[in-house]
This record gives sequence, structure tokens and C-alpha cells, in this order.
Amino acid sequence: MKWSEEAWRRIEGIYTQILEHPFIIELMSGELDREKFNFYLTQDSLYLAEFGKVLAGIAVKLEDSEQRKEFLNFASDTVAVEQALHQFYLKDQKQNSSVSPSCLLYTSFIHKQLATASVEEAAAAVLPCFWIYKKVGDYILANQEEQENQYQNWIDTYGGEEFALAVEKAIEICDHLAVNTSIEKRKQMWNAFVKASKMEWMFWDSAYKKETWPV
Ligand SMILES: Cc1ncc(C[n+]2csc(CCO)c2C)c(N)n1
Repeated sequence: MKWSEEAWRRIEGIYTQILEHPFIIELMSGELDREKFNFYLTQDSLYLAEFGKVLAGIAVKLEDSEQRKEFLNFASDTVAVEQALHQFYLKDQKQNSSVSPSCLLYTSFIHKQLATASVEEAAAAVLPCFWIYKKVGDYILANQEEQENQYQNWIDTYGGEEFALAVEKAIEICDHLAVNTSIEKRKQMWNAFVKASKMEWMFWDSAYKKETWPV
């Protein structure tokens, strides 16, 4: 069995809980409160800034030039999404750009993986970001009833064909890295993958609750 098949099996339950989360259900119907969506976008732009840096950092550590090129492309695409978010969605908003606890947890986790773990583990930690978004995007596209959804732009970004290719490449690279490493490292890769998947759920949940700092 491929590393990625086992990885997905381990997060099946988390993925189901993401699909059942009111943020996703209401995003799909178009009924999601605009303020919650804006909260999500503001945090996501903070998230993407860090995520892009981590992708570039992983690229630096990859020996295989094809894999390095792919990760540099992912990093460059992420910066493009970050900038587009600012331009199209967030430009008119008086931005409250203080980072939420869940966003800081997630970005700190991937930075920590990059700084202190192996490149294999770091790659596994960023994979849920690709894979879960692809699955959620496809799921929403396939189950949408309302045609006029105010969030259609967002949905099309992650449900589209172009994004599917990037996700396939990211999965393939993780599988290659897993084949060429030890059993111990493969386990650590699964652990990082599961942790980051939990943080994907937390990210939606924190937006739905418009999470604040308790003190
Ligand atoms: C919390 C959070 N997780 C994942 C994504 C999705 N995403 C962000 S960057 C990237 C790689 C290429 O653009 C992908 C798939 C997101 N936007 N926000």
C-alpha cells in the first residue's frame, strides 16, 4: 500500500467531520455569514504568507531537482493566491489582521516541522492543505444545489482541474519520499499528516466561531 493511501485512511474520520462542519455546509448552500467568511479570508491570508515560506523552505531541502521545482511552483502559486486575496476580497476591509490562536498554531506547526523535522515530515505536514482542500472543493461542487452562490469563486478555485494536478504532484512527491526513507520516518510522516489535518478542521471551526484570544 502506498504511504498516501494509508495516510488518507488515517484521516478519513477527520475529513468526514470537516464535511459535516457548519462552516462547510453553509459555504456550500451560500448561507454562510459574510463576517465569518471574511474572518476566514483574513486569517487565510496570514496563513498563506507563512505557508508559502514553508513551501519554499521545503524546496531548498529537496535533493531531486524535479521535486524542488514542483515545491517552488507550489510556493509561487501560494504567494499568487495570497496577493489575489488581498486584491479582490480584502482591499475594502478595515483589516483586523491580528492572528487567531488556531491560525498561529497551524502556521507555527508547519514552521516547526521545517525547522526541526526531516524534509519528509515537513512535506507530509503540508500535504493536508492540498489534499483536503481538493476533496472539499470537489465535494462542494458535486453536492451544490444553489447555482447562485456568493462563494462560487472560492469553490471553483479548489474544485477545478488545474488545482487537481498540483495535488496529484504533491501526493506523488510524498509517496516518493516515503519509499526512500525508514519505517520510523514513514510513521513520523503519518503523524505529521494527521496533526496538520486536525488543524485544517480547527481552522474552519475557528472561523465559524470568529475565534478570539481568551486573555
Ligand atoms: C487553512 C488552509 N489550508 C489549505 C489551503 C489551501 N491551499 C493554500 S496554499 C495551497 C497550495 C497552492 O496554492 C493550497 C492548496 C488554504 N487556502 N487554507
